[in-house]
Amino acid sequence: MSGGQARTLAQLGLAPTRGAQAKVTGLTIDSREVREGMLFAALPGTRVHGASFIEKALADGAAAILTDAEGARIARDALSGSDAALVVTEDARAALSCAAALWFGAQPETMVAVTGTNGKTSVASFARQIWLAMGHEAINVGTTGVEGSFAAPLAHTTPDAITLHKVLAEAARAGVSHAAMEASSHGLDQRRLDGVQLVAAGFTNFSQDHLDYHETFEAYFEAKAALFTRVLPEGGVAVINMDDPKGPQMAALAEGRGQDVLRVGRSEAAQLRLLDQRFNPTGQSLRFSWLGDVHQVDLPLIGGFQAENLLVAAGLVIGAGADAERVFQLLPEMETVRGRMQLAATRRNGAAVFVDFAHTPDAISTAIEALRPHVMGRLVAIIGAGGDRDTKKRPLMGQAAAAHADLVIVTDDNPRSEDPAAIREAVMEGCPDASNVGDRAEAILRGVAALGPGDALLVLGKGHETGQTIGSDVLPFDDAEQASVAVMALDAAEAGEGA
Ligand SMILES: CC(=O)N[C@H]1[C@@H](OP(=O)(O)OP(=O)(O)OC[C@H]2O[C@@H](n3ccc(=O)[nH]c3=O)[C@H](O)[C@@H]2O)O[C@H](CO)[C@@H](O)[C@@H]1O[C@H](C)C(=O)N[C@@H](C)C(=O)N[C@H](CCC(=O)O)C(=O)O
Ligand SMILES: Nc1ncnc2c1ncn2[C@@H]1O[C@H](COP(=O)(O)OP(=O)(O)OP(=O)(O)O)[C@@H](O)[C@H]1O
Ligand SMILES: N[C@H](CCC[C@H](N)C(=O)O)C(=O)O
Ligand SMILES: [Mg+2]
Repeated sequence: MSGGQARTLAQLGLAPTRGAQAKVTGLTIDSREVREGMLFAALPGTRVHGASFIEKALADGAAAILTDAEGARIARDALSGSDAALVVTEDARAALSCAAALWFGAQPETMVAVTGTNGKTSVASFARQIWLAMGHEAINVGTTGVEGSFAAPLAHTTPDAITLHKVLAEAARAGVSHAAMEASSHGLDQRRLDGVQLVAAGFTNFSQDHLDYHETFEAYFEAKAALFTRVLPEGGVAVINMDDPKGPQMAALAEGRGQDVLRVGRSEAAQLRLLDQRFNPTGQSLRFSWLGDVHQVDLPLIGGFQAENLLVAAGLVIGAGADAERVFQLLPEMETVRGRMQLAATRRNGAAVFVDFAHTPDAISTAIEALRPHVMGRLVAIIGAGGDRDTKKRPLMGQAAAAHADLVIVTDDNPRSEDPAAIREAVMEGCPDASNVGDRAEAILRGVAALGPGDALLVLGKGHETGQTIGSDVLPFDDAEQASVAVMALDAAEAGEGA
C-alpha cells in the first residue's frame, strides 16, 4: 500500500540493520505490488518464503526490505548487491503489523477482539449492535467484511496486517470510535493483529477445525491462546466462556498475564451467568445474573448458543467500559446475525427454512440441536464440506448431522480445487443413510419438498456467502435466496394442484 508521506524506518518502529536514513513510500507483503520507494516485507509462507522474491522487489524499486534471519540467508546475494535499507528481525510478521499500525496511523479508539472455533462473527456483530444502540459509531470486522457505521468487503476473517490497518484507519477517520474484530487462528499465528490496540478480548469455544494448517490440537489452541498471552496487553479485560472445556485454561492464561478476567456462562464461576433459557418458534427468553443481580430478557434470536455468544459480546462491551445495566436494557434490540440461524423462508404449511454457517463438526451438532426446541416437527439438515480445507473434519461433519437431524441431505459447499463428488463421499462416510445430491439448489429444493406442517429445514455451511467457489470460479449462490425460491415454487405448485 503506497501513498501518504514517506517515513523513515524508525518512524515505523523498525530498527534497520542498514539504511537508517532511508524513507519508504509504502508497505507491501507481495513482491508483485512493489512500486518505487516501498518497503517489501518478505515473510515466511506456507508454500514459499517471501525472501525468494526480494531480488524482484529490489529490481522493481523497493527502498527497504523487512525479513527474518532465514529470509536474509535465502536472499543473501540479492541483498549484498543492493544498497536498499534492511531490517532483519526475529519475528518479521509482528514487526510488519506494528509498522502497518504506525503507517496508517489511526484505529478506532475502543477496540475488542474475539477468538474461538465458532461464534466469532456472531459475537463481533452483537458487540457492534450493542454499541450502535448506545449511540456510538461502531463496526464489526471479520468473515462478513466490515459492517456497521462503516462498510467494506474483506477476503479474510482476520485480514493481513496492511489491509487490516488500512481499513481500521479509514473507519476511524470516518468517525468510527468502537470496533469488534474476529481473531482467526491463522490471523493470530501469522501476527496479523499484533498492531491493534485492544482493551478487551473474548474466547467463545474450542473444537476441531483448521488442522490442515495447525496440524495438532495443541498448536491450534496455542494460536488461539495467543490473543491473551501476546496480543491483549496486561491490564486488558479477558472475557471467557467458562462453559467450554478450555475456558478455565484460557482464564488461567489471561490471569497469568495480569488481565482482569470476566467469566461468562452457566458455570457457578461466572460473573455474567446464564441461569435459564426458554425457547419459542421465533426466539428465546433468558434469565441471567450480573454480579448476583438477576435479569430477564426476551430475544428475537434462534439457537441457544446465540445466548452464549451474546453474553460474551455483552462482557466485551462492559469490559470496554460501558455501563452494564445500560447494556442489558439494549439486548432485546439485537437482530439475527446474517446467515447464522437466519429464518430464510416459511412454507404455507408453517414449515420454516433456516440458513446457518456451521462448517465444523461441533457447529453442525450445536446448530441442529439448537434448532430443536424451536421446532415441533421433524428436522431436515443439508450439509456439505468445503474443498481445500481440513479433510479430517468431513466424516465427522456427516456423523454430527446424522446424530442430530431426522433426515440428512449431503450436497456441495465450496468445492474449490477439489473433486466435489469425492468431498461428498467423505462426508457420507459419517452419514451413510443420507441422500447425496451434488447440485446445491436441487438439494435445497428436495429439502423444502420434504417439509410437512411444523417441520424445519436447516441449510448449513454457507450462511451469509453469496457465491459458490467451484475450481477458481465464483458462481452467484445464496442459500437464503435459494430457500425462498424453492418455497415459492413448491407452494405455488401445490396451490395449483389444489385448485
Ligand atoms: C494458509 C494461509 O493463511 N495463507 C496466507 C499466507 O499465505 P502463504 O503463507 O501460503 O503464502 P506463500 O504463498 O507461501 O507466500 C509467502 C509470502 O510470499 C509472498 N509472495 C508470494 C508470491 C509472489 O509472487 N510474491 C510474493 O511476495 C506472499 O505475499 C507471502 O507473504 O499469507 C498470505 C499473505 O498474507 C495470505 O494471503 C494467505 O492466506 C490465504 C489466501 C488463505 O486462504 N488463508 C486462509 C486459510 C485464512 O487465513 N483463513 C483464516 C481463517 C478463517 C476461519 O476462521 O475459518 C482467515 O482469517 O480468513
Ligand atoms: N457459541 C457457539 N458454540 C457452538 N457453535 C456455534 C457457536 N456460535 C456459532 N456457532 C455455530 O458456528 C457457525 C458459525 O458462527 P460464526 O460465524 O459466528 O462463527 P465464526 O467463529 O465467526 O466462524 P469462522 O471461523 O468461519 O469465522 C454458526 O452458524 C453456528 O452454527
Ligand atoms: N472461514 C472458513 C469458512 C468456511 C465456509 C465453508 N462454506 C467452506 O467453504 O468451507 C474457512 O475458510 O475455512
Ligand atoms: Mg467468522
